[in-house]
Amino acid sequence: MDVVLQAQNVTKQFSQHQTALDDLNLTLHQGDIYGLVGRNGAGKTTLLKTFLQLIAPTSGTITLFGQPVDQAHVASLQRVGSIIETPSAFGELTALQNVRYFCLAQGIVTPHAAEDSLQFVGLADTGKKKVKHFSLGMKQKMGLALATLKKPDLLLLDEPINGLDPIAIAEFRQLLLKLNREQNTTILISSHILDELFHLATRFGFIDHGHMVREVTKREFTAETAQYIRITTEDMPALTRALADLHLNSFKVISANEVHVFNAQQPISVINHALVSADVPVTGISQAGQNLENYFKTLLREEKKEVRQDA
Ligand SMILES: Nc1ncnc2c1ncn2[C@@H]1O[C@H](COP(=O)(O)OP(=O)(O)OP(=O)(O)O)[C@@H](O)[C@H]1O
Repeated sequence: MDVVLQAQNVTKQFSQHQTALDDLNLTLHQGDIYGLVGRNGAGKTTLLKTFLQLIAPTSGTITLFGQPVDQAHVASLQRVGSIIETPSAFGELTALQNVRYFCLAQGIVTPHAAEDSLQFVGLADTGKKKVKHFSLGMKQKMGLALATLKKPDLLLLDEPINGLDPIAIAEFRQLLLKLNREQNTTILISSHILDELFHLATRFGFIDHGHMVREVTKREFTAETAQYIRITTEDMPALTRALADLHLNSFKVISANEVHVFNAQQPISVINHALVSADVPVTGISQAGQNLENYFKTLLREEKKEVRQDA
């Protein structure tokens, strides 16, 4: 898979006591929707700013489309759209006036580019309403229309769904999926709320104190956070036979008396009843598995433990 962006050992020190990025590595592949997850102050905005050359890293390298990101190589930035902090639309102008202005400023002469971009984000019918009177969801869509005017290959979005209501989040998510699928746009989106990124991202990077704690694919992440039914028994052969008879074939034997059953369609009470009817001596049965926020908290605890052991 082609690498679109790579950060290697990136450190940013604002002062002797303020290290915002700490030896951070990140790899973004063509077609990814990369969810960058980190608590407030973890370094997400600073990292995105280094990608856009708004901030120079203290050390480390960043390559974008195979080119180093530094003052001598700014051409690759032409292929990047972004929303960092607040979108850049003018509040006193309408949506159409805004996109027309930015088309002019960016030298975009494609016929209907302004109208098409508003159509795409669902703001084509906002008429004379000034952007300052838009809802937060509409403002974020406006930001997306402006960020995608040039049809960028890569889109960097810093907490774009912060503060949006669930319907606006769902709409914004659909727009990003559409961009990714129809225009093959690679997307990096940051948030401090993992649940919001879970349904969207294909790859995740968890950062804490400016350091990349872990990068995982959606598949790995789903496997690690999978819900399962934990069953304990005094007769393992009888239990595994009964599970096979119930067509519960996706299970893992954890120890001589414990099994985890995945992808069970039946409720736990029905499974328990069936096992007891089959004379399996069940000593315990319960729902288990990690929720997303716990997964993140556990990662951070493990990271802290490792740091202590290294010290
Ligand atoms: N210009 C600056 N000068 C000094 N310190 C800064 C500067 N910009 C950011 N920082 C510090 O660097 C750290 C990382 O900040 P950053 O804004 O990148 O985090 P974040 O993950 O985006 O947080 P949030 O979710 O709150 O936006 C913070 O401790 C912040 O106070």
